[in-house]
Parts: sequence; C-alpha cells; structure tokens
Amino acid sequence: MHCVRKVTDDLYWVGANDKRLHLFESIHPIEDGVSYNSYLLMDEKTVLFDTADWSVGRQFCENVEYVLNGKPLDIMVINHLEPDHAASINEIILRYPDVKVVSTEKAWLLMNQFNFGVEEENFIMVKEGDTMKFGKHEVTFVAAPMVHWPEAMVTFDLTNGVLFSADAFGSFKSLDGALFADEVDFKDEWIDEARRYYTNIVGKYGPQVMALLKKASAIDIKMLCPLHGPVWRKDIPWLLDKYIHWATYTPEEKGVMIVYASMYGNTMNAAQILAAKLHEKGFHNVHMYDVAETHVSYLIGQAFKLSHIAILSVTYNLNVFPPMQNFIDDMKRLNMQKRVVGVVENGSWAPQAGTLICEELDEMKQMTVLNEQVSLLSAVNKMTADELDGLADSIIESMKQDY
Ligand SMILES: Cc1cc2nc3c(=O)[nH]c(=O)nc-3n(C[C@H](O)[C@H](O)[C@H](O)COP(=O)(O)O)c2cc1C
Repeated sequence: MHCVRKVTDDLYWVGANDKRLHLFESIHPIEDGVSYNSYLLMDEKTVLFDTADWSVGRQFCENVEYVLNGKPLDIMVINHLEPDHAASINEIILRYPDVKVVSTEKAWLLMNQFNFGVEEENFIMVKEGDTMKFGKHEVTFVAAPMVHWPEAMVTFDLTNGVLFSADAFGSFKSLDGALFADEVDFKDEWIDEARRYYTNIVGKYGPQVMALLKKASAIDIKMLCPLHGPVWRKDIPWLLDKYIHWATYTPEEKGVMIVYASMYGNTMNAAQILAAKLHEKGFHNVHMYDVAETHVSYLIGQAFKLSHIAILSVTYNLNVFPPMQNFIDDMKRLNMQKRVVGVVENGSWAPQAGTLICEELDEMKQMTVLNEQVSLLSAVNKMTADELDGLADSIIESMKQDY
C-alpha cells in the first residue's frame, strides 16, 4: 500500500524508510534507521526528483504510481547519482519508458558505469544556471560538486522557493510518518544524528559545502527538501548556521570530549580523574568515550561539535592502540581542524603513544596541542595525578579563547 505525504499543494514525498539496515554505506551504524526521500511534482509535466535505494524500491514505486494516478511520468531529475538515491532509476524507466532523465554530464557517465539503463536519446544534460519549465513551476540547476559526489547538483524551484538539496541538509533516522523538521523535536532528538550524518559523509568537503552555501545565500529558500531526513520549512537559518560551523570546522560549543583507550582500566582511571577535575573546577560540558566501545562515527560527530578533545591512549606494540589510531586517522581523513587537544599516554615499559599522537596532530590544520602532556607508567600515581590536575587547568584556561 502506498505511503506518501504532501509537501506542498502539488509536490509529494514519495520516499520510504529503511529500519532494518544495520550499517549505512556498510560502515556507519544507523540504530534509528534512515529515510530515502524522493519527491514527485504534479505540474503540467510530472517530475520525479531522484529515486530511492533498491531496498525500498517496492514501496517507492507504489508511491509514485499512486500519486501519478494514471498519468505518465514525464521527467526524472537526478540530483545525486549515488545508488542509495539512484538505484531505482532502472525500474522507473522500465515502468515509464518515455521518461526523460535530467542531470549533469558527470552523472551521465556514472549512470552508464552503474548500468542504470538510461538511453542517450532520453537523457537531457544540464549545467549550472540552466532552467526548465514544467508548467507553473520553473526550476534552475545549481552545481554542487563533492556534496558529496562529483556529479551532484541541487535544483531550485524558482516558483515556490523549494530547494531539492540532494545530500546536503540530510540526516540519519527514519521519518516514521513525520515529514517536516517542525513535526519532530529536531533540536533535541535529531541534531546529533544530523551532525553524525553530515560529518561522516560530507565532513571532508567543507570548502565545497561552503561554496554551495554561498550560492544558497543568493536565493530565497522557502523550503529544503533533502534526500534523507525531514523537510525544512521553518527555522532554515538555524540549520544553515549549523552547516556553516561544520563546513568551516568551527566548534559549536566550548566543551571537552574525553576519549580513552584502556586495556586494564588504568588509562580509563586517568580519564575519570581528568573529568572529575574539570567538574570540580566548575567546567561541566564534559563527555567521555571508551574508544573501543564507541563506533568511530559517533566520535567524529562529537569532535565536530566540541572545542576540546582529550586523547588518552595506551601504547600497544610500540604503537597507538588500534581503535584510537582509527579515530585519529578518521579525523585526518575528514579534514578535522581547529581543535585544542590534550594528550595522555600510558605504557608499561616503553610509552610511545603520546609522541605518535602528537606527530599525527601536527599533520592536521590548526590543532593546538596543550603543553601539559601526561605520561603514565602503567597506573596513575601521585605525581601524574597532579599532572592531570595541571592538564585540567590548562584546558579550562584555553577555553578563554574565542571560538
Ligand atoms: C598487547 C599489548 C601490547 C603492549 N605494548 C606496549 C608497548 O609497546 N609499550 C608499552 O610501554 N606498553 C605496552 N603495553 C602495556 C600497555 O600500555 C598497558 O596496558 C598499560 O601500560 C596499562 O594501561 P591500561 O590499564 O589502561 O591498559 C602493551 C600491552 C598489551 C596488552
């Protein structure tokens, strides 16, 4: 049975939710599922904006058929060719063989590579600034390279201010009947998953996102229709502000994320002592993570949010503990920058982790490593407890800077 929502008088959400997928892109856990959004405009011409992942293909096709109500599908605009949005192109073409597919030159190459079954005579290539009229609605196409694949574009409806924003402004979590961000408690219940989605999926491409935001600031956006998560019709400046922070690697808050790696509990003890000292000294925005217990995508989300990171790691076969190394590698891969970092190492015979972590941080942009580094020998003692106290002071002192 169809399950659709009306976005505007003549625009429908025809997407679907996946609550069974365990790992998005085979890497990021999505305990709360994900939605694959697709939108169908019923103008003089009928226009489908993107398709959906094949896992929800049956529901998606039923939704399209219901809204079309016997009309042919004239146009399919493909803003983003990644298969979680484009895998059903082939099925749509089989059902509506006369449909014209509209997308970028790079998308044309990719849809051929993926064997999505688009014939050349049915493909209309568009570029930045091109416009297309469907009847009442006229749209313009805006290139959005690397947000988050090279072929991506967004489509702006000049008639009613709807921006079909592809992967930009998306979020993990299934919609479960809600459609608009103002129908859920986004600021409380969704923001962490929206940040985790952005930072892990698009986080590397901050400059490209800023380029898109610059273009977006020149148009009067009334509604954002992303390919995952809710549609925005209120509070759009609030979301744009979050995006500016993430895309420029600017912390949202002064806060400390304490990440530790510990096999026998002593480094964890140091992390607890550090956290206790921060609270004792009056600083309370402190969040603690066992690196081996927390999926790195959650760590990345928090690292983008907070101004300070305290890294405490055991030495492991003369290296950094592997899950901690993975976290640091991931931050590097995603271009993480502009954070203040405290480093604590542990080793029982040849502590090495601290030096190696500092070398990694040195290769990243604008990472300030606090001088008060602590080197533990197996367990915290009186001297290193005092050093942890000094590190807590140093973290609090560095909070006085502007972010
Ligand atoms: C497999 C393994 C490899 C280790 N390699 C080193 C090492 O190369 N250098 C070192 O000083 N300690 C090494 N250690 C000791 C750890 O760093 C030790 O667990 C730590 O000093 C105690 O902290 P923890 O209680 O937080 O685990 C190793 C421990 C294990 C289990």
